[in-house]
Amino acid sequence: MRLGAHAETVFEWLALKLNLGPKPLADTQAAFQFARIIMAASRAGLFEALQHGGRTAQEIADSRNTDPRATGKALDALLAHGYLRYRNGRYELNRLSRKWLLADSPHTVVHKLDFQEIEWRWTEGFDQWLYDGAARDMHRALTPEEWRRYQWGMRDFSTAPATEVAWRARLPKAARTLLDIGGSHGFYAVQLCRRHPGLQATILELPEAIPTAAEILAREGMGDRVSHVAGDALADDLGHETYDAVLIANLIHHFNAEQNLRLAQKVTRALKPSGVFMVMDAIRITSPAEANRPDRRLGAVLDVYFALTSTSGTWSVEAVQNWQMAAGLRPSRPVWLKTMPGAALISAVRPTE
Ligand SMILES: C[S@@+](CC[C@H](N)C(=O)[O-])C[C@H]1O[C@@H](n2cnc3c(N)ncnc32)[C@H](O)[C@@H]1O
Repeated sequence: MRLGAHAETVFEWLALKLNLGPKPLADTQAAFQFARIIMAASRAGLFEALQHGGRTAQEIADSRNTDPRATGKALDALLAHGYLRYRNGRYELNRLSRKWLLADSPHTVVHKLDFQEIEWRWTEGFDQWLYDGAARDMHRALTPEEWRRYQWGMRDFSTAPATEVAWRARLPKAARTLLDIGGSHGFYAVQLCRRHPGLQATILELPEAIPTAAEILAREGMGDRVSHVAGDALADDLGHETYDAVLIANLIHHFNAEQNLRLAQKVTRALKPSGVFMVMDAIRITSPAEANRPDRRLGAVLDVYFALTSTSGTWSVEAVQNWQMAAGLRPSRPVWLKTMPGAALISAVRPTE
């Protein structure tokens, strides 16, 4: 996935090719200002105000208690970038905003946009981080309210990849038990259980996450097929030959190499013979020579982000497979996700002896 300026006309293409246009401004000024307009519009409920039909700027402002002039300007910016349409003097939702920007849409990212307001503040730390390289461990600093927004945000982030992972993961035949480490809202476990009717899942989560995570999970109506257990994957024993499958999605970027190796060893012990260990995450390059690979762009940005906000960063396929092999597992080919470009599912099987 390519971020930043993209040419729409031959002239724009030429200007970019000949380096005539200031790409750094498109990558910064336009990107961060528009990002904040979308987030503010979402938080103020401007999209929700259009759920039942078109409205004028004044009507939207009246219904959301916002300033009419400011609302009109924000709506025009959204219109200019394809987030709304305008007909018969009224702003309307289009396919894009109806799918992603209504809170009750199954594809909503409204809660993730809300959490991004917190992430926005964290990223202001990049300047200082470049000098001291010091990690600000987010999981230790969140308030209860921020934990709530974090868990809801992760839920929005997971809906599309969780469905794809459930379809493309290779679980042992007749798998009955799944451990989802750091599974939060449980959407990966839920989708895997829907795909494999005999499967029962346990989500291992930090205690602070569970109140909101359990509330989100309850909405899926999975009963006791998917349940939470409070713990710390780094500190706790995971059991012995208990699970047919173990998943860790979007968590290894919070752990350093030694922690990930020890975790792979504990997971191996917890797996039954023929059980599968599935790691899903955004993938980074192994060396700068690979930096132009399109499937590593997301991982490159997140590598910096997690080094700042957590204690580690993204990992390469090779690093993950090395931990899996060192723990005695047999890796299979990674599956690159279509719904989250730059992320892969890296599975490895525990041999039967
Ligand atoms: C980025 S979220 C990913 C959530 C989910 N797996 C997904 O992909 O949507 C990471 C989750 O791991 C949890 N977590 C962080 N450190 C953990 C640890 N040491 N043990 C268990 N869970 C942990 C966090 O509370 C958070 O919910």
